[in-house]
Amino acid sequence: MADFITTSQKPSDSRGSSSTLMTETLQVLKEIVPPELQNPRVGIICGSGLSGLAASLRQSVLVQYEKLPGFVQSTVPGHKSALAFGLMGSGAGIPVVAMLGRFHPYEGHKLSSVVYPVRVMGAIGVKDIFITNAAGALNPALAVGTIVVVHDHIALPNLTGMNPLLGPQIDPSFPRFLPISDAYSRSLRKLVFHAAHQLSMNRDALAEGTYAWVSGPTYETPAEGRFLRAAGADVVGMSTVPEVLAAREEGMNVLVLSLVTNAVVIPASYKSVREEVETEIAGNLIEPVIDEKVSHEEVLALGKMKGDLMKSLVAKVLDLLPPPV
Ligand SMILES: O=P(O)(O)O[C@H]1O[C@H](CO)[C@@H](O)[C@H]1O
Ligand code: HPA
Repeated sequence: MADFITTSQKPSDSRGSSSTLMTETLQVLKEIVPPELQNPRVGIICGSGLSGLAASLRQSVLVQYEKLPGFVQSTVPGHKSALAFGLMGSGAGIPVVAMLGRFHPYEGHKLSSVVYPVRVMGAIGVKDIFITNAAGALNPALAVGTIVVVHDHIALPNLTGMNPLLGPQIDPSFPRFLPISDAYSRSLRKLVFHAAHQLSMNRDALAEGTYAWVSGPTYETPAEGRFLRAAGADVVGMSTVPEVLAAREEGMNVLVLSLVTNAVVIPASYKSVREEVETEIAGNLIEPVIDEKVSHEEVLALGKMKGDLMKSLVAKVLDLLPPPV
């Protein structure tokens, strides 16, 4: 599934961004999107259940992924398969492009396909990318419904050979060894907290944290959850990091907002079977073990519940963006 490069792959197709493919994609966009919306400043990626983020776009134009060379289809419930171009924010608004549905490696998509829309955003001039996702809480202090401003990540897949930047460089001007210690823009993160203040958001509704990327599609075992927590992660999800890496390579400023949809590490959730049996043998009452299982339906329901808050926050951050230089 990972894009391991074989010697039979040509540099141009190893990461799905050959210049001919990009030219074809850009040509289709040029034919469908009105000129005033063709070069958006901001790109938005809508996470699971968060496609409603784009509902407030004005003068919006939808481009179905099936029309776009290089785009695959989103197969996950809660993800659509279209790009939305339009204006967002107050006043005249800022031109944005939103992905109403992202691609995940667990769907069977190559990493090059997963990040191709980010490459397209780079090619049409996106400067700031706002990436949203649904995530499970590893940090017990994070309540379901909290929005986490991501300031760092742990990506076990990256460390073990599943990195979207593996392979020949698609642009010789890109650095071969991309530093990502500052991947998450400090100034954009600060804008989110300013935006939350202006919206009078409850202090607990917004937090900062580290995102752990896992491949999925299985959710974590309790031990995996504890492992990721011990490694320093606050939330976990199956997306985002490949997009962040491609966006950084394209020179974009990156903001990531994770909506906590469920808890992964539940304090004191472990119950010893030996103790339970010993309690039974002693004739004492045993407390029932509550088997809490996360489901994608729960994830989507939370997205629906908190979608408006995420939308207001993103729109306010757009309003606070400094004028382009
Ligand atoms: O990261 P997004 O796309 O928001 O979705 C999250 O929700 C799905 C699991 O419920 C996984 O795809 C996980 O990554
Ligand atoms: N684990 C991984 N991905 C997720 C989760 C989770 O608990 N919740 C939403 N996306």
